[in-house]
Amino acid sequence: MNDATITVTDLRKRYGRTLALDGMTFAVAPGRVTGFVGPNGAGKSTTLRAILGLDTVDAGTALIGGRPYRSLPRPLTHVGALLDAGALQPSRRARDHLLWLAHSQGLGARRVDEVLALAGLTDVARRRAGGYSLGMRQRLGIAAALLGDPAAVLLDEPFNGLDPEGFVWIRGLLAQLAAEGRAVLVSTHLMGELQGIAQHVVVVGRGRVLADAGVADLLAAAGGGRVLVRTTAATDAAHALERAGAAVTVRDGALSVADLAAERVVAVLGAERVPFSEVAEHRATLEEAYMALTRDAVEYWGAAL
Ligand SMILES: Nc1ncnc2c1ncn2[C@@H]1O[C@H](COP(=O)(O)OP(=O)(O)OP(=O)(O)O)[C@@H](O)[C@H]1O
Repeated sequence: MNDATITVTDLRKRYGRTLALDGMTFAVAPGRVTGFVGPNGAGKSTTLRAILGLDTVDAGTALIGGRPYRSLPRPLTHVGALLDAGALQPSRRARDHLLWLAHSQGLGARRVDEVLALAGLTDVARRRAGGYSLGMRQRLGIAAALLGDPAAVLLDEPFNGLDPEGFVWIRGLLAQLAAEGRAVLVSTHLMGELQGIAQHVVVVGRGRVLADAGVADLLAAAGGGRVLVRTTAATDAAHALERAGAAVTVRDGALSVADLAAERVVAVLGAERVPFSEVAEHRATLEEAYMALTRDAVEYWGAAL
């Protein structure tokens, strides 16, 4: 397989008075799914378009396997992308759409039928794209992205319009693409979905990277090492834990304990004979971690805030 690593270095781009990219720098490594997240207007689409040579930038480089997109021979065999699933010729049949793309890259009809099967579209392949549902268009866009068996895959909001079966399908597909050693970049606003799929995440805001970290590390840091305690004897528990050096607050009817490891919490409550029904390390969600990271980088606040 071709070299899959995507390297974005110090990208800068201005649209009139809007600074869309302000030193955007990160890499997408092969063999894992990397989430690409950030508030509206953070510069995600502009970055994806720069990687794909669809937009020129004022400064910086975006390379796929060390080369700019425009210098790649048969680019779909290096990088596949889903940017806008709506961008289809409505009168064209889905299979013909893929055949046309395949021919432009020197690929044959057999590969077209392979990706149609991969996307679960074999039975509807001869229907016109204009009659496709959003979820079917999404699957067709993903089939197109995979046509050239590319080492790098960029997907912008791939979950759009998918039904529950579609979600299960795409989870499996993304895991498989990463396991095959491809570099997979997924841009989305669905943090809950991403948490189960991505091993790494690049969080951006106002045209630059706010965090570039493993999902597990990000969640551990956002959890703040707090321990949750459920007990019918909250006052006794709080006193016992504070005597042991913890800082205790009550949150949602449970105790939230800082500065004391979960094992120590169990030991202290046991020694003091304080009953409890649950002691658990607080696990932050990706959404919580994301909200904390992007708080200052949101371009548009809702009216309620
Ligand atoms: N063609 C354009 N002309 C003018 N401004 C643009 C253009 N494309 C993007 N911008 C501006 O550049 C900034 C970054 O936009 P971009 O679409 O890259 O953000 P995004 O992170 O993809 O947002 P979203 O989550 O809403 O898709 C925004 O302020 C946007 O308004």
